[in-house]
Amino acid sequence: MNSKIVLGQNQYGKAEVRVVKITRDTARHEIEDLNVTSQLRGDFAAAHLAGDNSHLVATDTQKNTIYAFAREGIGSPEAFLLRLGEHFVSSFDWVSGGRWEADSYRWDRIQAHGAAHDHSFVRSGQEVRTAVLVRDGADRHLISGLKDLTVLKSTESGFAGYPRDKYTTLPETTDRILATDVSARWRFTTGTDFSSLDFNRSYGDVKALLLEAFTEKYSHALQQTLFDMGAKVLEAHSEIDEIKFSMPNKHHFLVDLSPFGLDNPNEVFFAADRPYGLIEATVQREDAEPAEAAWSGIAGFC
Ligand SMILES: O=c1[nH]c(=O)c2[nH]c(=O)[nH]c2[nH]1
Repeated sequence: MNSKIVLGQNQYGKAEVRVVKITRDTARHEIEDLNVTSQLRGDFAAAHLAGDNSHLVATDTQKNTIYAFAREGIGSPEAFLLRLGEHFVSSFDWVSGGRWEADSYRWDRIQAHGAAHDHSFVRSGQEVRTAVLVRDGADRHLISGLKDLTVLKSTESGFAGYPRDKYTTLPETTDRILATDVSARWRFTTGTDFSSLDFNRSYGDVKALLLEAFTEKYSHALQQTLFDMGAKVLEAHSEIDEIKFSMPNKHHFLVDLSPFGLDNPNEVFFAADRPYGLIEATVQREDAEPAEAAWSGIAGFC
C-alpha cells in the first residue's frame, strides 16, 4: 500500500471551439462551420506535480490559434487539423504530439426565386462530418468519418435463421424495414502523403459508396449490410486501411390493425426509439498495421 503515486497519461486543451468561416472574396460567399477540439500531449509533468506552468500552452491560446488559423481558410476539416497539429508540435519543444478533432456542419445555399442564393444558407440536416488527427512525434494518424446519417429501406431486408431458445419470441421475417443512423470512421493508411489527398472529394465519394452499398443487396441482417458497406469503401479507396461502424437497428414494428377490422400488409409501423439493436464492427484490410493509438478517445466504436 506504500507504492509511489505517479502521473500517468495526460493531455489537455480546449474542447468544442465553434468556428464559422465566411469566405467573402466575391459576392458569392462560402461558409465553413466546425466544432474543433485541440489537446496537447508531451511533457507537462511539472504542471501536474509542482505547480510549474512554464510548459502549459494555455487552453485559451489553443482556442485563439484555431480562430487565427481559420482566418487563412479551413479548406477541409482534415487539412485544418493537420495544420494545427503541425503548428503545435513544431512550435513548442515539449509538445510531442496531441489529438485534434473536428465535427463539421454542412450548409447549403437557399434556393430563392429559382437560384442558389449568394449569401443565405440552410443547415443541411443529413449528417455531421467528423475528423480526428492523432500525432505522436512525426507519426500522424488521420481518421475521417460521419455520424447521424439516417437511412431506411422499406423492403429487401429480413431476419431469419437465428437460434431459438425459451426466451425467443421474435418471428422470422423476409420482408421488414431496415433503418439505422450510420456512424462510420475510416482511417487513412499511416504514412500516406496527406498533401496528395483531396479530403472533400474523398469524403463525398465514401459517403456515396456507403449509401450505395446500403441499397444494393437483400439484407439478411444489419451485420451483413454493415460489412458490405465497409468492403465497398475499402475496395475503392486503397488509401484507407479500416473503417469502423456503429449502427443502431431502428426497429419498425408492424401494428396489429385487426381490432379495427383492417389488414396490415407491411404498411403501417410503430417506429420504436428504444430499445434498439446496436451493431458495431470494424472492416479492415487483413494486412493493415494496427493503430490502436489512433482510435483511443473515439467513443462508441469497437
Ligand atoms: O439485423 C439484425 N441483426 C440482429 O442481430 C438482430 N437481432 C434482432 O432481434 N433483430 C436483428 N436484426
